[in-house]
Parts: sequence; structure tokens; C-alpha cells
Amino acid sequence: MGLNIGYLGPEATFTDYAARQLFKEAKRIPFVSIPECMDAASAGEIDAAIVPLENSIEGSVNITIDYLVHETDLQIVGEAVVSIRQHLLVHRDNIKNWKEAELICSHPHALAQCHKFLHRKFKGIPLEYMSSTAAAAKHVRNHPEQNIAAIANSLAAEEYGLVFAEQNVHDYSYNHTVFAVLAKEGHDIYMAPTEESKISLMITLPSDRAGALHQVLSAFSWRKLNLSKIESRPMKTGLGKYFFIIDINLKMDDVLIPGAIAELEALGCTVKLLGSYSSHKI
Ligand SMILES: O=C(O)C(=O)Cc1ccccc1
Repeated sequence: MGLNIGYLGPEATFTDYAARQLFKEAKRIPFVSIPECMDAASAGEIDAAIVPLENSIEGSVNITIDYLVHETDLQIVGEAVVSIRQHLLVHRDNIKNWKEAELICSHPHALAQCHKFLHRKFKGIPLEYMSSTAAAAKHVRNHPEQNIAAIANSLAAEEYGLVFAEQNVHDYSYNHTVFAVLAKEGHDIYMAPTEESKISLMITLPSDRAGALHQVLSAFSWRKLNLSKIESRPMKTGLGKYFFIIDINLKMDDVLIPGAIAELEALGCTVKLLGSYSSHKI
């Protein structure tokens, strides 16, 4: 029985591309939203969920982080780093007047990655945020009577029969997105190890002590554990209440990481291991 892999759909999103590259033999199931995809993995309806986690221009996909921390017990079992190329796609009936498009639609992160292009070429034209780049491409395919455009990838152009009005409209050439592979404890998802190992932790600080964050950073620094990311996100329990996501570019060991976690818990922090996994460049 093959793997069932859920992803942010519909077909031909960047997440779908990551799923195709990581799990070539799997059955891929599209979901309308990131939470629905993650819920399906938590409920055991799929073996793993692939969702966008962070983009090099726009930063973290907050809904992924917040849902992972607050709503599920899924583990990060792997990640894929994908080079992102955004194109302006239109229905072939509108290729002659795309410069007069009356609406540009795409995923919020995709629109943000192209905001200088949009400001230059479509000043004053409304943007419509959609659940994904491919959802936007599908919408443009279904509305030839409207002079509208989607920002999406070349897979979506092929899948939905759209034509390229302009290619590579993202503002910065270095444009990568990290997609997380999420699965339940005890899963049987195998992802080949790579040179790039990562450990992700979620840490909350004791509310009653100043300098707690400094202690957290010290617990890693004196053990020479280099942090590749530290990011705060609201706990949603009140202003100024945060949790921290920390990434360490190492394999899990038996002494240093467990020692740092034990020290932090002794200092009154809560520490949740989000995953110990390999990063795959695809
Ligand atoms: O909408 C998509 O295609 C996604 O997979 C989410 C996304 C959007 C923009 C950049 C990378 C991933």
C-alpha cells in the first residue's frame, strides 16, 4: 500500500511540486487550506502533510507555525527547500490586453514576493488573496470573460492551460521556500538523510523572570550549539506573551541537545521538540 501525502492544493501549487519531488511514488491529495491538510495528517487520513513553512523574502508562513504549535501534535519529519519562480499568467483570450488587467490574484506570499513588480506595472489595480497560487491560476482559467491575471508557477500554466504574460516577476532572484513534511508520532515516513540535519524546538519562557531569553540563548551558546533561526510568535494569551521557534543545524545527540533542553526546563521554560530531520534541496 503506497503512501498518501496531503499538500496545499489544488494541483500545481509550489507545495504540490515539493510533494512530487519528495514522494515520487505516493498518492498526492490536495487540500484547500494548510489547517485542513494538517488536520488530515493528525486524524491519520493521510500519512504525511506537506505545507509551506518559510519563504526567504516574506518570512514564516504564520498559519503553519501557529497551527503546528497550538493545534496539532504533528512532528516535522523532513523539509524541502525549493527555488521559487513566479510568473504572471493569463487566459489566452486576454493575452493581448494583460497590461490592462483589472485584478491580480495569488497566495499572499506570492503577491508579497512580487510587490515591486506589481507597484510598477499595476499601480492602483486591486489584488485578491487566494488560498494558493494554483487556486488563483484555476480561477483565471475559469473566468476568461474577466481581464484578470494570476501569479503562479509554470506547472500551473501547464495544468490550467494559461499563457505567460510575463515571466520571473518576483522582486528578488534569491527566492526560496521551505516546505515542511509533517507526520504523527510513530509514523512510517522514511526520508533519506542528507548533509543538512536540523532540530526545531518550541520554547516558552517563565513569565516571572527578566533575562530568561538570555538564559535560553546561553544554554545553547556555551554548548557551541549554533542557532540557525530564532523567531518569536504570539502565544495568543495576551500582548507581550510569545513562544520562540529555534532551529539548530545539527543531528540529535545524546548529551548536548538533551542537556540544553533539561537545563531550560530546570529554569522554568517549556520546551517542545518539533522535529529532528533532514533538509532536502530540490
Ligand atoms: O500557493 C502555493 O503555490 C503554495 O504552495 C504556497 C506558496 C506560495 C508562495 C510561495 C511558496 C509557496
